[in-house]
Amino acid sequence: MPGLTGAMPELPSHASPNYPPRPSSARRVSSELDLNHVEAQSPPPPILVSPAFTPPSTPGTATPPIHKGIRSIPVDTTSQKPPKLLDQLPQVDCVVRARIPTVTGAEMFLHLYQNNVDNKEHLAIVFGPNIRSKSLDAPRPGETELDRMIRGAYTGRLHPGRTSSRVDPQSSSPHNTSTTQSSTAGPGHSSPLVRIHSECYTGETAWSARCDCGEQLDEAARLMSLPSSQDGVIVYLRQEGRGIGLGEKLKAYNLQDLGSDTVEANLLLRHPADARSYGLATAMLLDLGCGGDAGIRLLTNNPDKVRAVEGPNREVIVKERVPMIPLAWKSGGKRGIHSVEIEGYLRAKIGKMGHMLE
Ligand SMILES: Nc1nc2c(ncn2[C@@H]2O[C@H](COP(=O)(O)OP(=O)(O)OP(=O)(O)O)[C@@H](O)[C@H]2O)c(=O)[nH]1
Repeated sequence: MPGLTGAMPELPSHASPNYPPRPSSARRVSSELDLNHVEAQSPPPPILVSPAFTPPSTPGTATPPIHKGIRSIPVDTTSQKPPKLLDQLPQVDCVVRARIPTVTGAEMFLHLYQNNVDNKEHLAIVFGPNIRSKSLDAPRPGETELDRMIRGAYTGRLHPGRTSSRVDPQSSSPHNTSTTQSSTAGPGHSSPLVRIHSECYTGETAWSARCDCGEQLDEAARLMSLPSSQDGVIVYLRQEGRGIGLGEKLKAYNLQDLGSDTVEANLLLRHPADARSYGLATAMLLDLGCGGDAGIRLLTNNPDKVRAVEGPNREVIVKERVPMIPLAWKSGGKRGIHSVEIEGYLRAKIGKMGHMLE
């Protein structure tokens, strides 16, 4: 960000300066907009106060390995009332995939999807070698081997002079890709770790301490990059602002500064508290071979997301849930986000949206 270099200390890529905690700019005020006087006026419980602000940074660099293993909780949604979902999953098509080396040394494959319900570029960030997209690997009429490699439908690695998308002579274990084979991972494969992430420009790019979206994205990438991790997928859905879009989210922020909580602000703008859907995520996971009995381990605290991701006919099965604990809570306040705003944000998630964060 060249324009900012004069005003800020020199930054590592993707990182942001370590601002001191801001004064309580979002101090709650009495207002006719305040639909929740008691909660909004009372001080936040100490457990919600997170005393240090760590802005979003490059995946995998920000979060210390506090727990050695990944703690997960078994999930059984069969007895739950199914949420209202569309009868049919959308159609998705992975149009291109590319290798992304990251500054931590971990590599991931970014998959870009098109679909038949919106014209947004939803993404799947794939960690590990076993997960492949069926729609990407499927042959396209008339395409050459170079065409296939350019759109990422190759096995192994690309290198100068490579001519076949299916066989890499420089790879120690070259193998053919049968384009008709299932893309599910091989034997010994345990359920992949999955995060369904909704876009948050403010939290992931603009260093906002109003929410922990950037921290959650970093943490998901870190967990999927651990040497002990097998396969992982971050499905990155373009449903900014819980589906209301960035412009409306910014209006909601102004309402929050006027005293509303995150749910009230959405409602005052005549949006649902949460306008998101997860059919695209389900369809993308199926395309990536994450359907069926093997199930997935889902990184979330959001009870609605768990069942919604499974799809109308439980095409994807959430076997375990891995809680996303705010970094400030896990680290005893040494790391993580510190702001008055995030206290209100987490309080509304727990109190009003039923998030499973104790
Ligand atoms: N409308 C609105 N959206 C917000 C606000 N803060 C963050 N978001 C959006 O919320 C979405 C992230 O959702 P989260 O609630 O963190 O995640 P979740 O999917 O509900 O739950 P977890 O899986 O447990 O993290 C992103 O689309 C953000 O842009 C806000 O104050 N208002």
